[in-house]
Amino acid sequence: MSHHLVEVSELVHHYPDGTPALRGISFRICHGESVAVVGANGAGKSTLLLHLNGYLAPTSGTVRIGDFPMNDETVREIRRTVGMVFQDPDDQLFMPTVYDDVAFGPRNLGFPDYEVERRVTAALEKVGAGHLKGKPPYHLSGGEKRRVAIATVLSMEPAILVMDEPTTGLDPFARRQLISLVREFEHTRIIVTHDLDLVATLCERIIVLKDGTIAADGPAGEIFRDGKLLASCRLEQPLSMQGCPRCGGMAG
Ligand SMILES: Nc1ncnc2c1ncn2[C@@H]1O[C@H](COP(=O)(O)OP(=O)(O)OP(=O)(O)O)[C@@H](O)[C@H]1O
Repeated sequence: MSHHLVEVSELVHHYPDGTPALRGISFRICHGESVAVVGANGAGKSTLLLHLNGYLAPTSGTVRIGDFPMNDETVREIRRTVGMVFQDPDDQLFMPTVYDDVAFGPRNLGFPDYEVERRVTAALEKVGAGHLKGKPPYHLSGGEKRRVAIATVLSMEPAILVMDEPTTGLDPFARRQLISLVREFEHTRIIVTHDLDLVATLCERIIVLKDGTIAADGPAGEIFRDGKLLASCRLEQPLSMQGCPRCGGMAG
């Protein structure tokens, strides 16, 4: 299953105004891993994600998805493999109805109508948004938009699911629904988030970014126990691991 591998080598990205957002990042993610990318505001998380499906091109260094090195010839193929859920759902929703938005990707790939319908129905059901399919996306609430944006990616049946701040704006029920959806996704998952409780629930590995470099990359439990590392990267333990201020016991 080599097409599920993500390999980033010496990745450097300078924005056109000269901002050095990534300063030489290397890691490898294998099929089936669930990896969180965390770090303070401005650490370079979104910039990194945008390289994984070729929305940004490296200033230097390489990105490889499975058998393909990312370049102008491979980027279309790679985008079929890497499903990217953006931070802002409005970046993903632009058709007159929810159904059309979720159908957009499969239609673009040339699937027949019955297959498009199967994928749309399955994706909307997974995010609990089947009842919204006839609605215009601009009439949805923020949390509904987020769920539909996730469905637009699931309908492509990607091998690698990449999510930028997926829980923003979700109510507790929708958050739980998202957690079980990500758990059920049997391939590779890469999640950028400030929601460290989500990380503790979903990810066995954490990559910590700091000022465009990797400050740590390892098992989530180890990283969450390293108070010095967390403080130096402006992070905190998940609430579920913090002692109760009154009794000293663990929350939950
Ligand atoms: N289009 C851009 N032009 C210039 N600089 C940018 C641009 N986008 C991001 N940056 C800068 O690049 C650096 C990394 O930004 P990035 O958005 O990747 O950080 P982040 O870790 O995702 O932050 P946050 O947690 O706030 O979303 C920051 O210094 C930011 O100001």
